[in-house]
Amino acid sequence: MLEVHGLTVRFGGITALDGVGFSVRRGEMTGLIGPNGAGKTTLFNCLTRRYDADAGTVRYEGKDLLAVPPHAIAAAGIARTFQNLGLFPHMSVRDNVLVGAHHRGGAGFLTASLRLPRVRREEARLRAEADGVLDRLALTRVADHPATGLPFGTLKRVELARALVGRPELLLLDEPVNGLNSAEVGEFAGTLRAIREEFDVTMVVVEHHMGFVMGTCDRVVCLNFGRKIAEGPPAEVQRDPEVMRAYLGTTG
Ligand SMILES: Nc1ncnc2c1ncn2[C@@H]1O[C@H](COP(=O)(O)OP(=O)(O)OP(=O)(O)O)[C@@H](O)[C@H]1O
Repeated sequence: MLEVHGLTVRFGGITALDGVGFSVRRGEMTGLIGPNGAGKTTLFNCLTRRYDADAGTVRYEGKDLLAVPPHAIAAAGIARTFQNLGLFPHMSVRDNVLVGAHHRGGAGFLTASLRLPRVRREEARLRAEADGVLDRLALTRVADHPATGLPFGTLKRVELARALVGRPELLLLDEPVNGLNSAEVGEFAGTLRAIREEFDVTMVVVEHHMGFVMGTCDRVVCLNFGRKIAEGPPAEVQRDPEVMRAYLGTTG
């Protein structure tokens, strides 16, 4: 589904990604790990076209992803969640989730402003879909509540709901369990595994929580200083001497 080759991104003197290559198969959950500053977020920002690559190629379902303009990423089937939650605090949970479906409405500015019957039907359809996703993620009770003031674990599910309502084929999750307590981590991991089947979605997950990565991902890619240093099944990557050195910060 995704083939990354020689991806390089520089910021002035810093090479945030240095010739990174890996591939993701449809239906897999791939973990992307590495110490702080390894380049994980930069990689996500390339895949969603927020950052331009200085070199390399990314093929997504056989197409050149780097040629897709940023505004067309959602329609291409790619969604993401954010490390620090990208929600609108004063909007209701339902409206936050509906933002994720914006590219699925066919109405233009004029037809939407005139609220023609077709537009109203379309809005009703997307609302019903959003309500289905809210229900699936146990968010119905808070659907009309503003995002602000809700517990962090709930907001993580709202972010996931917003990404899912866009019907993505590839979902990029940036630290989905960061800030959750250990019971919540286990619960969220179970939810993600189930969602992957139910929504037929391929996932790439940036995460520092090793228990989550090792227990939930099918494959793991490890970056360090912008380079890929290991790739493979979780247990293998965890034992890799270079990965251990990268995390322990030793040279021996
Ligand atoms: N917009 C930017 N401008 C300048 N430097 C940047 C920018 N974005 C990232 N960097 C630098 O690129 C390198 C990789 O950063 P990145 O945020 O991708 O790492 P990360 O693996 O996501 O780290 P963390 O786990 O802390 O989120 C770092 O040295 C960072 O300072």
